[in-house]
Amino acid sequence: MTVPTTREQCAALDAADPLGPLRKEFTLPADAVYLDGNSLGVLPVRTPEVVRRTVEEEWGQGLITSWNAAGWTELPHTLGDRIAPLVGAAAGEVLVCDSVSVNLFKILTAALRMRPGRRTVLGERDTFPTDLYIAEGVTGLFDGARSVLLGSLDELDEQLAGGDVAVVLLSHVDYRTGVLLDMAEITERVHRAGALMVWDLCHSAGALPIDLTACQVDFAVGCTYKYLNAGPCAPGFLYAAPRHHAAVRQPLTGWFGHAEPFSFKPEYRPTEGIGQFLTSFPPLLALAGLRATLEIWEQVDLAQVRAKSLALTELFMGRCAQLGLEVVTPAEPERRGSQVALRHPDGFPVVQALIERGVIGDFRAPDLMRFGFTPLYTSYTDAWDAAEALREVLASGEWQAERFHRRGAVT
Ligand SMILES: Cc1ncc(COP(=O)(O)O)c(C=O)c1O
Ligand SMILES: Nc1c(O)cccc1C(=O)C[C@H](N)C(=O)O
Repeated sequence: MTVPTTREQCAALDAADPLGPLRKEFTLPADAVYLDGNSLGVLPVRTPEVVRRTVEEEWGQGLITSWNAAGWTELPHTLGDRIAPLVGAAAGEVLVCDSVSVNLFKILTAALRMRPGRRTVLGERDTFPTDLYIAEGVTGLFDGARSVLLGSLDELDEQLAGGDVAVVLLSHVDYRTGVLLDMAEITERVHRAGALMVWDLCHSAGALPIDLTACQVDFAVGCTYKYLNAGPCAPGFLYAAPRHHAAVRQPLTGWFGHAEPFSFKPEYRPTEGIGQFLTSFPPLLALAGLRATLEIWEQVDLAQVRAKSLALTELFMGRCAQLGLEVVTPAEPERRGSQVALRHPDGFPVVQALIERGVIGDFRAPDLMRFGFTPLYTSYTDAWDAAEALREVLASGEWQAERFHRRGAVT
């Protein structure tokens, strides 16, 4: 697709966009361009009704009978099965539960147990910090274990050659720069060295096609509140390759991972399959948001999502480069996720000034302005208008106003 050079051309692309009709499925903020769906996705129009039904009918009327009658008991599995096609997995391989951090704790601990002769967890220094904090917490529980942080992936082979790496944990798309890693190639390299591979899919699930099966990935985690639009703090998901189901043992052995939770036996006996990763039951009302949004995802062709995502990011990056901004996100499509990072020493106040103009992105320290492109509801004219607003903010110098320098607890 040739990159549009006028707003009219963007409007023409919107009119012809095969994903265009899905935009009406979402409640978008009035008079704003929302480019932060890579942090918190928007509200699907159908979600309030699904939440209402869950609260008033299933809880209010059905009460405890809803565990069986409304299928509550099976939700971590049935919702996992519905996420599976989005990540290239089969039914029975994905489970919805807990947060990404907690799921990582379970998986990294299980992975270290699966490689008893090896004690190193390898990650990248610039990964989203909770992943590193969890790796540190996990290695602290094993004698002689340590987490080693790569300054760059160029150091991966050297570390693997040492023969002590039990597990490698990487983000498929970097939360700051938007760099997309080659899942197949890296997983193969890690396997050749005898280690296990865990991918964090937070910034790729729902943003691009993923094929965990073809890449022979061992384990993966992801969240549902970004591109998948399940709602603030909605539960995460985890994937475990079926070849590991028999041997794997996760440490948070709560009653819902038991083979017979309602037998109330004093000894723990894990259920078979992916269900053994359950600890307790995920917050039922938060699952309602996921139930609702997955109805939309079932209509989506991820190849169309990827094509539009690349076109939107290319358009926005090109316009921003013309403003003289440093574009940190790679130009090569195969190395780019669905977000754009721009470096600016005063990125924080610039983003606040943009937000006041109705373009909502965010800032990640030390100097990156970050804009997420979510093809189900971001249009070509949105991308065009956002770049125009950025041009005006920079040209006017309005970002220098004192009010744009005040920071809240959450950025
Ligand atoms: C890459 C990545 N991993 C993990 C998390 C944390 O997830 P959770 O809050 O569900 O533990 C986030 C963002 O919240 C993230 O961007
Ligand atoms: N999960 C978040 C939250 O509860 C509050 C604020 C931000 C978040 C995020 O998801 C941040 C996100 N992982 C990031 O890429 O920066």
